[in-house]
Amino acid sequence: MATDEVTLPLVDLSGYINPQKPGDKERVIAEVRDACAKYGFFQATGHGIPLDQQKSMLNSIDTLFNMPVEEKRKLSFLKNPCRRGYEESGASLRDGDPLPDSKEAYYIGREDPVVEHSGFYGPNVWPPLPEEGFRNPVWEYYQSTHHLGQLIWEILLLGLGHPVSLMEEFAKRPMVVLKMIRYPPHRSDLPGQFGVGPHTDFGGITVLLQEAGKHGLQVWHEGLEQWLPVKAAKDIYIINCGDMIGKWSGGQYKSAKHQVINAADNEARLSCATFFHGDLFATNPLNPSDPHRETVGALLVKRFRNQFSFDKELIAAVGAPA
Ligand SMILES: O=C(O)CCC(=O)C(=O)O
Ligand SMILES: [Fe+2]
Repeated sequence: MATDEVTLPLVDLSGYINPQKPGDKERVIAEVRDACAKYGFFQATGHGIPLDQQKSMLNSIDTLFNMPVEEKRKLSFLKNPCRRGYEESGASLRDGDPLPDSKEAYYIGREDPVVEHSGFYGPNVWPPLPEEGFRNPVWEYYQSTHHLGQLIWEILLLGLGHPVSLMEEFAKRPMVVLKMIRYPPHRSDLPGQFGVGPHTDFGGITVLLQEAGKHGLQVWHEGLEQWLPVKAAKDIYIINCGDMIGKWSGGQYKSAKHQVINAADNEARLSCATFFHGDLFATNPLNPSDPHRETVGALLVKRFRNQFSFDKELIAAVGAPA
């Protein structure tokens, strides 16, 4: 079978968000469960995020990355205690990749007034752009995708027969990170350069907005042993599970490998990923009797400790190895 005949399942979430008849919610729960079990990914309509919010978000991303590079560098996430702000093109290189990713990114997270827990909680870095053209739409969008990410977690719990009440602990002060991304045109003269090289997302749920028509995302299909191109279509979100979900569900949900090679001819590609991980101190809601009691914070520390330093108290509090 050619890969262009295989597409990710399309789930209409409105049956869960706003059920019209008996069985609507259950159908969505089953469709999400099956898609995440088979692919680790699905496409979503009926997600409840207004088109004008999506458009404003993409405009904000465009405005942000069009700032002069010297201005963007002043906002470097490497200088910020909460890892918020700007990541330059070429700053991320995975082990084994010949060249670093070509993408540039900008991180926004929880807006907590003071830096706590090694900067997992704390204030954002807002670029010097007009509030109405940047901060307001970005924050509105953050809240909408925060809500959608939480809803998907809820559906995943129900899919494994657990009650949604588990979300109270899990989503108390959840780590939710929004990543704005711009990919430059792909350079065929640089073999081995990706927009984002092959990876799995390390955490919980990813809610991805792509600029319509700017294709480039590819998902690894285990059965076919091939990369599956994913279309960037208007008003369709891509949802996927990260390693935390793969591990905590005992493999019932997959964390699938994916990559981005900008397919737009001589044009940049914009996207925005919101990662919903969960409360730093929360443990596995996908298996409440999991004896390991591993926390979200322990997984985050493990993922980022090579890049950033964390205080000992936090490491002990989340139960990460010293
Ligand atoms: O931009 C995309 O389409 C995907 C981005 C992605 O996989 C990531 O940031 O983890
Ligand atoms: Fe990813």
